[in-house]
Amino acid sequence: MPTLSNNTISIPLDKIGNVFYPFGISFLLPIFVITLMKEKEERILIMMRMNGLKISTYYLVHYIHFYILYTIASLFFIITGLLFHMEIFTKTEPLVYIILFFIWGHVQIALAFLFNCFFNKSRTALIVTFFIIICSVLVSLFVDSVTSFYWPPLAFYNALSLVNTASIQPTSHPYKLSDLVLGNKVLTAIIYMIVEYFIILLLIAYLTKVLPSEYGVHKPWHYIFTDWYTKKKTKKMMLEQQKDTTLFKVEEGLIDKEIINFEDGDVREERKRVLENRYDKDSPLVMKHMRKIYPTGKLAVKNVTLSIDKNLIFGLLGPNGAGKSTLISILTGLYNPSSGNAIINNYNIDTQMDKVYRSIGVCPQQDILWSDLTVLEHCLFYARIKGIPAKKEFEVAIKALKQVRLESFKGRLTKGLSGGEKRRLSIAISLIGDPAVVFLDEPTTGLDPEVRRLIWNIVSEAKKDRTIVLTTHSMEEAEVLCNKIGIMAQGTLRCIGSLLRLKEVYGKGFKLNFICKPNNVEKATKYIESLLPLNAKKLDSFTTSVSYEFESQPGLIARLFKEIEQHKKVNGIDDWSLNQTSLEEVFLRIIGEADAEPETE
Ligand SMILES: Nc1ncnc2c1ncn2[C@@H]1O[C@H](COP(=O)(O)OP(=O)(O)OP(=O)(O)O)[C@@H](O)[C@H]1O
Repeated sequence: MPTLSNNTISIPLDKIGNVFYPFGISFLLPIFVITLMKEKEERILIMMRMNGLKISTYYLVHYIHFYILYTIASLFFIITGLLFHMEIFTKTEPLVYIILFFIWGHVQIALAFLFNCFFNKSRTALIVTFFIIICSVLVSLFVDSVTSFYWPPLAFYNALSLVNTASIQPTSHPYKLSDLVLGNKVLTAIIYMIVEYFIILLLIAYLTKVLPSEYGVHKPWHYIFTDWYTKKKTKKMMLEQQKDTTLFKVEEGLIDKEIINFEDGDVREERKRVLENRYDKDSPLVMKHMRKIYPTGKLAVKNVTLSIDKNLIFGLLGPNGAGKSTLISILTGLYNPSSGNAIINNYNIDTQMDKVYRSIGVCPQQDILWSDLTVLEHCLFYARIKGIPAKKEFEVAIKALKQVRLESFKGRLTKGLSGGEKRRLSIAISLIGDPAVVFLDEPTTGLDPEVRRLIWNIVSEAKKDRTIVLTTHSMEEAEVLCNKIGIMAQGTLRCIGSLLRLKEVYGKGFKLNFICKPNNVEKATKYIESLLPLNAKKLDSFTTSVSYEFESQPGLIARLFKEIEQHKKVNGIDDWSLNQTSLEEVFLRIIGEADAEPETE
């Protein structure tokens, strides 16, 4: 309690210490939390995972890093305390507070990982962590029962307070190691902290699996009891699928009739070719019966089977929610497939993921970069994660930068780069270590036309000796870059083939469009319809613009050009154009059909 003396309020030394020491030795906790949260928020962890960093390595490195920081801070705290003759340090036997600090360091880091499980925003996490520390310190001033030790900070703050008070009060003697015997409150607090530390670790292991996160799939809360059964069921299903390699069995048994009806002939032929092992043995990417059911019951990918050859860019197209990201997340190791398997660069994603990571490169949709690292440092970091030998790291990093024309930017911090330069750096990262398969997720979204073209050139050059899987919503980009295209809808591969093949199968030939004044529409429409084949289909009709789609006949195109050019004026046509069906129209047709189908779960 504060006491009045000489008209000033003097606060007892033990109270000052009991407030000051806990804060002093806890200030790193919010820093740990914010460090973890930032990496989660900026998706750096996902990027590192997709490049092969094991989650256990990530946690271990952070743990060691945090503990080193904590040790330095604690040493500074103790040395300052000794220099300023604070009784807790001068009178107490050093081993007592060293043991306390040693354990609190571990508990603090475990708490930081635990808090990290619950938050998605670093600001909220920071505020809540500060609030928790302040409340815990204040509560520890008034509550000192052993029951309060269930909350580890209260156990630590109370133990620290006991040691501090004992070193100051003349009625008690400063703590010695020999005082820590059973029944002693400081030892009780230490025991509580040790037990709680392990409980927190178990809780973290459980929560990281159960709580939803941006990557991976969260398991149901009861997974501890049911996981063995789910695993057994999946294994049995996979074994059955491996046995059934003929198309007949697959169609009859394992693949839903509806899925088969949903696919076109080329997709079925592709499945047959892959299942009968008739694909090119050099194909860096082969997948069989790839299927993903999320724990929510959503069937996101329904039995995709295909192989993609070397030296080409494969465009994976589809509307939002088609299952593209899910499929790519499986291939890049973020999710496990529910069934099916894939071979990347001759490595099995089920059993050889470490080698698969070294065979793939990933350029995610958003640039996931550290603003305080230079362009070169990024490449060196990912070269290290990819397991490039230390002697070759620099050479490999420079090679990747040269490929994206960023060599002269190597010393620049990424926070000073333009959007296009950041994109190129992300592509450089995906090319590090010459991966056999590179996944590019919407590489030019939001960029100006000039930079897009530069990136198209880079991507085109990069396909040499490897496969590039590109997802994009830009049909222009797909037309320019992709040698082969697969369109997904509702989790199924709907069609597959070269651009020409898709236009041949799904394009309805040609599109004619004319523009005229509103009072000429009737006359112009009559005239144009007299020239087109009878089965021409009117697509749009606005006040001043009308368009038709029709299949060509021998000599028709040349005849149309000659006829319309000569007589357009007298028929009231101001302007007109004739185009071949675009990929966009093919896409819309396929997606239109797909959306009309009932969704199968
Ligand atoms: N973690 C998840 N848990 C449950 N359902 C999910 C999860 N992730 C995706 N889905 C669902 O799976 C389906 C396929 O989603 P996915 O993200 O793979 O589609 P997409 O084709 O990549 O779409 P976009 O082009 O918008 O990225 C969607 O219906 C989506 O809501």
